[in-house]
Amino acid sequence: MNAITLRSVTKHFGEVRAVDGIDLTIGQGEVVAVLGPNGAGKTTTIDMVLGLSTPTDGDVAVFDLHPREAVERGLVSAVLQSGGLLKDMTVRESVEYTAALFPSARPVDEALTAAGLTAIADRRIKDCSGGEQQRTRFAMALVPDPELIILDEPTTGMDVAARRAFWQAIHADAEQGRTVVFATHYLEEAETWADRVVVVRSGKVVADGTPAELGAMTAGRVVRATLPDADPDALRALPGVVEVEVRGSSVTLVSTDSDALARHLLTQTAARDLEVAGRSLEDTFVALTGGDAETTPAPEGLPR
Ligand SMILES: Nc1ncnc2c1ncn2[C@@H]1O[C@H](COP(=O)(O)OP(=O)(O)OP(=O)(O)O)[C@@H](O)[C@H]1O
Repeated sequence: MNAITLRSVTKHFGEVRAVDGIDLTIGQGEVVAVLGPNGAGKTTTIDMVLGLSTPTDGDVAVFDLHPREAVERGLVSAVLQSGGLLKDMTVRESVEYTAALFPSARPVDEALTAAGLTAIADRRIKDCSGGEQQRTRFAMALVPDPELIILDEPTTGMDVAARRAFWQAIHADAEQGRTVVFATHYLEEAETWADRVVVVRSGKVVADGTPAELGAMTAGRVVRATLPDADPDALRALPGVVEVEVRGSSVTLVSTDSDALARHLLTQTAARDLEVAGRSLEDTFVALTGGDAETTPAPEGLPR
């Protein structure tokens, strides 16, 4: 059974085709990023999966059920960007308040621990940072012990440290087998935390794969070298070169024949410090969507 099945789903708002024929299945236990520029249709799709709106056409099923039924059975929880918190309650009271709504709620302390909130459980919401408030929403989402958690741009506005703390909590929890689907603008977030990235643009899925597979979709490899006084036109004529960037003595080339290019640079020119790398998810994203994504902040080398 899939966690989510979308079949030929469309959602129109008058003339606007917010979702324009999406076919997508997400299996249980997957951690999936839905990446796309503003207005791509991410929130509209998530709303349909949560049963908050219905498709104009097509079918949405969550664990083979109507989305609303899946939500009512506690199979699905959402972490949305705003709302849902009362500023005078403490973190613990907020989670307890949610637990009171579910007949077989998970122990509140367990949810607080999973969201990394034990140390600040008695802090009032109004005194919590944005990241702490988001982790409180995450703890509340964990209360029914759902099979699937959906997060809509959950870290918008958080600084790098808060973002990392948030994703570490989500990731540790997902390792227990929970399915996680999150919408994001942040490429590094998709690349670091998702097993699979679904790129949407103008209401359609334009790419779907692991971050490495998506990087490999964009032709060529990147060759970087130090080469003083480089002439961009001369570089453009070298083997397989399709892109050239010269910054001072630092040269970055994209080539469809990186071996031949590397050989040429090292034997026929003064190039040194040569590096050859595959293309990144960012390169594919730029090629597919025109680059309208946030590439900062970039907390590189995050532990997983
Ligand atoms: N209720 C609505 N009425 C009219 N148009 C809408 C409505 N909701 C969304 N849209 C339009 O549908 C398109 C998709 O919006 P959506 O919010 O799903 O995109 P998104 O990918 O989540 O964008 P963002 O990253 O900016 O949150 C946009 O053009 C938006 O203006």
